Amino acid sequence: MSKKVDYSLYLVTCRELLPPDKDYYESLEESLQGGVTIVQIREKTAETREFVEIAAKSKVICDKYNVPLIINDRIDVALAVHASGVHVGQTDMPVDVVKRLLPVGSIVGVSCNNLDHVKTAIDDGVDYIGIGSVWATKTKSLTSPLVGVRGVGVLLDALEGTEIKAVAIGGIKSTNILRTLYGAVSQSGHTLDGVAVVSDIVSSNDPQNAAANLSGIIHKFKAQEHLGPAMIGTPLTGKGVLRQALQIFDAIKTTSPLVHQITNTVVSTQSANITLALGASPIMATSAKEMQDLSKIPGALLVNIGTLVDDTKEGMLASGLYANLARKPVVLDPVGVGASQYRKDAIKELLDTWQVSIIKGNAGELAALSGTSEVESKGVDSVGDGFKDPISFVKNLARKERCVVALTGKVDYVSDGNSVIALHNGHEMLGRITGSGCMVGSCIASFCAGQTSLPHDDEIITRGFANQYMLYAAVGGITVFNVAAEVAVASGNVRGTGTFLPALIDALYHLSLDEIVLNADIRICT
Ligand SMILES: Nc1ncnc2c1ncn2[C@@H]1O[C@H](COP(=O)(O)OP(=O)(O)OP(=O)(O)O)[C@@H](O)[C@H]1O
Ligand SMILES: Cc1ncsc1CCO
Repeated sequence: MSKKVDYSLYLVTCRELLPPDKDYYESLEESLQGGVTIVQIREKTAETREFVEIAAKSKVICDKYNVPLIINDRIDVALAVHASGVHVGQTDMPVDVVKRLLPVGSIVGVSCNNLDHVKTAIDDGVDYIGIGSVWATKTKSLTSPLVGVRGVGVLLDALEGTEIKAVAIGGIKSTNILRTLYGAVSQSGHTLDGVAVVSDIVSSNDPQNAAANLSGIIHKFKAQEHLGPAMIGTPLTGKGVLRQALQIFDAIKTTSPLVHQITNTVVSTQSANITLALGASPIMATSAKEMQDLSKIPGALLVNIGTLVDDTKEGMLASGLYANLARKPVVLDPVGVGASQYRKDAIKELLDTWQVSIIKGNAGELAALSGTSEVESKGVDSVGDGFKDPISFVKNLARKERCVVALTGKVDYVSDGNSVIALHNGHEMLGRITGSGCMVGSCIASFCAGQTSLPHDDEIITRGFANQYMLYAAVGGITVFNVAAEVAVASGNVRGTGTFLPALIDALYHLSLDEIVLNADIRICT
């Protein structure tokens, strides 16, 4: 039977991390006042007598706030102070022995780093598992590989159908807690019961405030969890989606939002120009050192890995984190991800670090990103006719990554994990110039920025970077770009691929609402 325990903000103590002059007990009490819901005492070097003393005094403080106290590793200490339970690692005392030694009803938790650990924990009947390390951390020297935010979701899958609770642990702080909560999800939508935090609380001079801040984020997330991946109440219609896209198009023209783009060196100028043609304002900046400042102004961020190098990757990692914190949409274009292990690793790192709002790519890129070999790539291009069932593919990928997915090609498919929309505009000339996919990314990011400038109700603002309006932004960005391509060719000014690019930019620059309404071909699939 599962015990009623609130795992949401799980504090793991570490006296070595206290700020100078901060008393350990004072820090513990303040963190409880801030909203810590369960405490684990971890003492790796203390002598037994000192450990018992610390645990006993901590127990008195935790009891005052009706918060359970867990002891790391030491069953004898837990018994000595009547703690609520014990947490063990993979090389500590086996769970069946722990359970035999502790009083009935005690909480038993175990650290898990991989699927085998989780399966064993289920067989052993633990109360909860601590999944980690999720992020790189200075608190513990890592002996096992990082699980990563998305890796946590895979382990949560294994808990499906059990009563076992799960907390994530390892390097979780106010800067990455949103990504941790949002990105750690099983295929069926099972999320974490809590997050374990060490340094963000313990090393703070104001642990009450640090805990309250984390607790606020967790509660907001839990309150919205039931809303699921999509929230569009009324069934979608092609006309309804177009109306939303046109509203955003108009907002771009009137507000000219700033769109921060970290893109590849092949397309940088044409991407900046297509952004301007649409009415938005581009800034192409790559250094990690300026990402915090930059996150304050733009309406959206585009990250395109077309010509990735290590320095730019650092900028990408930082920019996405800051954009998440500022609740600004993030669009990811995994250009050529199937071409090399370097790109695959980089995409994994980016997706483990921040919450993306929209992933956009051609069939080869999205196949590589999702780990299927159904569609192959040649460098940055997709090979063959694409997916047999693109509708299911985009829907499943959107669910897995908890974002909107846009699959480009002759027909484009966009999904938020609930609905799928097929876009039938475009021209085959787009496949003959370089960077048409990259320019679509700029258009989508501009639409994301445009949509954030529209008035929204509170709920949508709090969901911020991953709300249903991203679906409209993706549809809008692709549609205006593709209609512009049709208009450009129809203008008679295109003599080949060389004249196509400027004609395309011209057509987008002059594109009217009427032209979009007349030409847009938006079809709802599901
Ligand atoms: N044969 C086609 N007919 C109509 N539109 C097309 C065609 N091929 C591509 N497009 C359009 O071109 C845009 C780019 O899609 P594509 O899948 O070619 O991107 P990509 O392969 O990532 O491009 P790149 O690598 O050159 O940046 C999309 O808006 C898509 O709808
Ligand atoms: C050709 C090319 N190579 C790296 S990025 C890029 C632009 C189109 O994706």
